[in-house]
Amino acid sequence: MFSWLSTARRLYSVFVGPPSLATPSSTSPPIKFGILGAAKVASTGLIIPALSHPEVEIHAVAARDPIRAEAFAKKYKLRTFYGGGDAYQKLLDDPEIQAVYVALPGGLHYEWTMKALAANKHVLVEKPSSVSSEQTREMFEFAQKKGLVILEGLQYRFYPAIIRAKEIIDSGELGAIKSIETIITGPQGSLKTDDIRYTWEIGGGIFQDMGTYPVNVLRYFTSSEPTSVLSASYTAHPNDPKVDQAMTTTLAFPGDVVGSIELNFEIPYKFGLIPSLPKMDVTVKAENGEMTVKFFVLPFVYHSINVSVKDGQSGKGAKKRTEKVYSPTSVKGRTLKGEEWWASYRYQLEAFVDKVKGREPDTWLTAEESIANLQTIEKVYEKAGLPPRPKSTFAFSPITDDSIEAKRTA
Ligand SMILES: NC(=O)C1=CN([C@@H]2O[C@H](COP(=O)(O)OP(=O)(O)OC[C@H]3O[C@@H](n4cnc5c(N)ncnc54)[C@H](OP(=O)(O)O)[C@@H]3O)[C@@H](O)[C@H]2O)C=CC1
Ligand SMILES: O=C1OC[C@@H](O)[C@H](O)[C@H]1O
Repeated sequence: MFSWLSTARRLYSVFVGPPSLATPSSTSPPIKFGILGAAKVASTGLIIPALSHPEVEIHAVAARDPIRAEAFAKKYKLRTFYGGGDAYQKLLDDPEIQAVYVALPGGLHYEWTMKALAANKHVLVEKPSSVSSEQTREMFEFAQKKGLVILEGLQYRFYPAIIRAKEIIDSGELGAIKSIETIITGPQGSLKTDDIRYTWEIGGGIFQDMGTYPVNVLRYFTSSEPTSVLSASYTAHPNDPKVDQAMTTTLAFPGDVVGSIELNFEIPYKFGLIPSLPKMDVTVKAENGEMTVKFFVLPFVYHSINVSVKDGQSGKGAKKRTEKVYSPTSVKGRTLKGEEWWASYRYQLEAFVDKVKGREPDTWLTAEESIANLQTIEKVYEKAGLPPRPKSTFAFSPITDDSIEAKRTA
């Protein structure tokens, strides 16, 4: 197949719908999902992936505005909707629902994940898992206590190209890592000025939200935690001096490895006319060569893994190659489940369902992963001289979930 044809097919599958709808499994009953928030991310993040999963049904959505809830349910052909001030809790009280997708701003993730777990639902919570490493720890501890599955939606990690990039590093082909550079930028106007990512009360700050990815890729590729934050500087958003719209930071990792992050979705137009193309790249510089993964955050849209290995004989020249891994079959020497047209969100859903059904997923992210990611984000804010994002004030006792029951019946 021509590559432009498979690209078109993949993008259609990701943003419009899969080539064919799944037939519900006759042996394994579907997991019925409820979505908290009529959020933009919900269609690509869960609703479209669910169409090709034989064990998933999207049952309901809840939105604060009843008209919005109804319109969303109609648009995506969902059976049930809940609207109004108590809509989120009503969805959690729906006994038909077994799993909840928390598609809310980061500052609300703790409260609604805890309430969902208290209602005995498995939880797929969007990134960042919360705005506090301490509260994320509580979320995972509570899920474990309840015997429920919880996963932070760090979708890129489930994609074959990213697994392949890590395989290249781990193979030793590049030698010891010396530094890793990440750059995530987009043109001014990509995010509206009142975007959730720029709103302090609900966990705003571009580093708090989009910083999740570069922090994670540095930790993932080095297989280690930063030992210190060497530098961090930010540009404040005009809305609020505490909210960063851009962040530049360098982190020290064990073995004298330095990781850097440049994050900015407010790149001015060239000559006031031409928007810059979004960049989402990571470059690993190592003893024997280099590897750049282009567009690593959304690798299903497009990616390339550009590898350059020093010539062993002379040490002068370099052997270069480019890999593109849209197929799930060619990584880690084994066949991963998947299709060439799957987005990372579809792989993520596959893993989540496998976990709920008691099967071993191809890829999984642990509690430690989500907690450590936030610990790094917190340290970068501290180094930059910014306060931590406000923790959720939702009162929850990690010992007992009675506090939730008491709150609801009060
Ligand atoms: N994994 C990924 O690739 C992506 C992840 N995300 C993550 O998903 C989450 C949602 O992002 P996105 O869909 O872009 O955001 P949206 O602004 O589209 O949606 C946020 C939802 O939160 C609800 N909400 C509840 N309280 C508030 C409040 N005080 N202010 C604003 N919204 C509120 C709204 O629900 P209601 O309908 O009830 O009004 C709204 O639908 C974030 O955590 C983000 O980081 C986003 C994009 C991609
Ligand atoms: O998580 C995300 O990943 C992709 C981006 O386009 C989006 O804005 C962000 O929230």
